[in-house]
Amino acid sequence: MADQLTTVEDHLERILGSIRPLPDFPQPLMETLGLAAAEDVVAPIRLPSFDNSGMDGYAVCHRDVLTASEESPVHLPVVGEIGAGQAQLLAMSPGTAVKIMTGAPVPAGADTVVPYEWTDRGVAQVRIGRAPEAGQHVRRAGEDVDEGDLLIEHGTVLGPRHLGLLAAVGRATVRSRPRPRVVIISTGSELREPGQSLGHDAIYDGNSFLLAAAARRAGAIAYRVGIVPDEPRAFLDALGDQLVRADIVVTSGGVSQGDYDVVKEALAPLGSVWFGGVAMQPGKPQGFGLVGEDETPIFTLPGNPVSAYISFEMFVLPAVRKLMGKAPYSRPTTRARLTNPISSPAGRRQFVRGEYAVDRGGPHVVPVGGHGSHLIGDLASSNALIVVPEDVTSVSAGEQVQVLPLDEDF
Ligand SMILES: Nc1nc2c(c(=O)[nH]1)N[C@H]1C(S)=C(S)[C@@H](COP(=O)(O)OP(=O)(O)OC[C@H]3O[C@@H](n4cnc5c(N)ncnc54)[C@H](O)[C@@H]3O)O[C@H]1N2
Ligand code: MOO
Repeated sequence: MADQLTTVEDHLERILGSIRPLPDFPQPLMETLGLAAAEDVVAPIRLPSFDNSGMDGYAVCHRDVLTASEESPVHLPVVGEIGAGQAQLLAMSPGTAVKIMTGAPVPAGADTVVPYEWTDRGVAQVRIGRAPEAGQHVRRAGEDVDEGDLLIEHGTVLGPRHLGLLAAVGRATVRSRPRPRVVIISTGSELREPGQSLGHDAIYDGNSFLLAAAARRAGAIAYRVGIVPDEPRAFLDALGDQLVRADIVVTSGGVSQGDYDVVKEALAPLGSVWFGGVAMQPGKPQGFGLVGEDETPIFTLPGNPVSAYISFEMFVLPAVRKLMGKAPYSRPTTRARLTNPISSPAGRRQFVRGEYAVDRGGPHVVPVGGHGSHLIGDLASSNALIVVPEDVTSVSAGEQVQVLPLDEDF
């Protein structure tokens, strides 16, 4: 009997339809690196917040030094000194100079700063040998940011420059959604932890590392749970223990047609998790639903490593981003010239591993390795997926194809 396959779009729509962004709250700045701002941030103060010196030198009245030149220098008495953070001297009279350091407030009465290099660096009296322009080296209050300016728009993904600006205007926190907690459970009695010895029929659990790393890369907090054997009771116990700390659960393995498909066997009776086939390759067997009192979203990904990873990229990543309020939810695609021909099954969207690069001939993509969804070596040496639509069964070298770069921030 032919499989009734769901389209990739319908499955993604089913998932995103049941994901609500996490509630936002004020978080300390350093916690928000890479998170989306959940508020419009308006400047509470001006920047600079007071007129200050842009140079180490002397604060003067411009009209006192208008005529200064090497041949005919101006001499002014030095009546004080202001370092950054020392604002004792708030005003000065015409006909005098005040020694001033970079960043220190320009005293009332002064309107220009003469840099040391144009003077004899005098202590009691200063000799000024060049005429500055009016206002030279005075950094005006508000010239950078005015009070009330919109600094950061709701939804902006916060990077180092945004955090620097927020701190500079005195914000200690910014509203954002927390990092989602993603619990990853690998199922399979054949699995062993890396570092343990392998029997003749065992394999190492690569998937939980692959998925936990992908979740962390997406901005989530990833909890990698130890291996769960192919026993429904053990799986449900592990799941029950984990739900308390999960915003999302991701499982690997046990969802196809085997006799020991533990995830399907354990969850199907609940009735709240959909299991079926999605018209894609790799990654056909999928499951998604809500479990536990808090109706926690659960993704049951296929166990083949490449299938698990591509399923994460197509379905889990958009959900993580929606929880975080980060748009767009899905990775942007681009187009590139295919260097070698590829074939693809009819009726399924194929994701072919590829090496994407841009050179003088423009963007191109080289298919990497075979189609097998166990080929994790090929997966690691690729940096992109070539997307072959459902109705296309072959693509020739030189044709333009849709490409999904996997390592780019968005
Ligand atoms: N009769 C059918 N058999 C299979 C079908 C099908 O439609 N009919 N679909 C195939 C496809 S496509 C996939 S994908 C896999 C999915 O299988 P499961 O999700 O049930 O995964 P398992 O059977 O547990 O494992 C599959 C494969 O992956 C290895 N594996 C599992 N977990 C890990 C892990 N944590 N780290 C590394 N490798 C892992 C496992 O040893 C198997 O080799 O089903 C096909 N079969
Ligand atoms: O869909 Mo499976 O994921 O082709 O190997």
